[in-house]
Amino acid sequence: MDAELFPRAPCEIAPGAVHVPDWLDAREQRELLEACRAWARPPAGLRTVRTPGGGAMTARQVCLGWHWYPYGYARTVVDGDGAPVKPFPARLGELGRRAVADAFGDDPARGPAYDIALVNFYDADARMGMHRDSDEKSQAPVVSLSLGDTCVFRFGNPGTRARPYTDVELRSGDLFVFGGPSRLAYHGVPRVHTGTGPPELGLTGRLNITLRVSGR
Ligand SMILES: O=C(O)CCC(=O)C(=O)O
Ligand SMILES: [Fe+2]
Repeated sequence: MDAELFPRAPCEIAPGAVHVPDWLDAREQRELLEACRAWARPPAGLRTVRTPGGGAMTARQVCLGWHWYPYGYARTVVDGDGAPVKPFPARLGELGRRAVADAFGDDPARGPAYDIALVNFYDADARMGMHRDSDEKSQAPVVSLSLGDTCVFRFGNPGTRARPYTDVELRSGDLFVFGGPSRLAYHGVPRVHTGTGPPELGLTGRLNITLRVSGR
């Protein structure tokens, strides 16, 4: 990573929304990337998500634990190959609890029981429009982990897709957690900066993993 003039410090972007730079070390990033590569393989692998309006999301996605489709959750890939969704690994649950504890200063042992992971892969042209993560029945915070290319992550408010919002640079290894009053805030990825990931990671593009609690 480039030497920083000023180290990036953890920052509360909105009430209940915290950015923790450089949360994953290089080894953890490599291990997560390897795992993502395995999860992306069929059956129930990486797919293009089609929206009911006839559009397609530009980020491709694979789910663990519960399969997300527009707009709900299922145990099989109802909008793809129909295969059972891959299981949610216990170590992602531990990672999620540790993330919330580090972001909010809570006790990890009492953290939420994560049971969903959505892995999004962004190539150079991929984006994600402003949306809310509102298909989960639980209000537990969403934990977001980024690998590879740096992106602009736009984090807004629960009421509207428009301002006020804050543009945050998410880099490889960064953690972002949003819960409480920001749990249903609109957010999106207007831009990925191609070729900005750590060369030693060996990833072309960007991966984002969000951990969620289904509440089911
Ligand atoms: O890629 C990101 O940083 C955000 C992903 C996201 O908002 C989602 O999966 O719902
Ligand atoms: Fe989201």
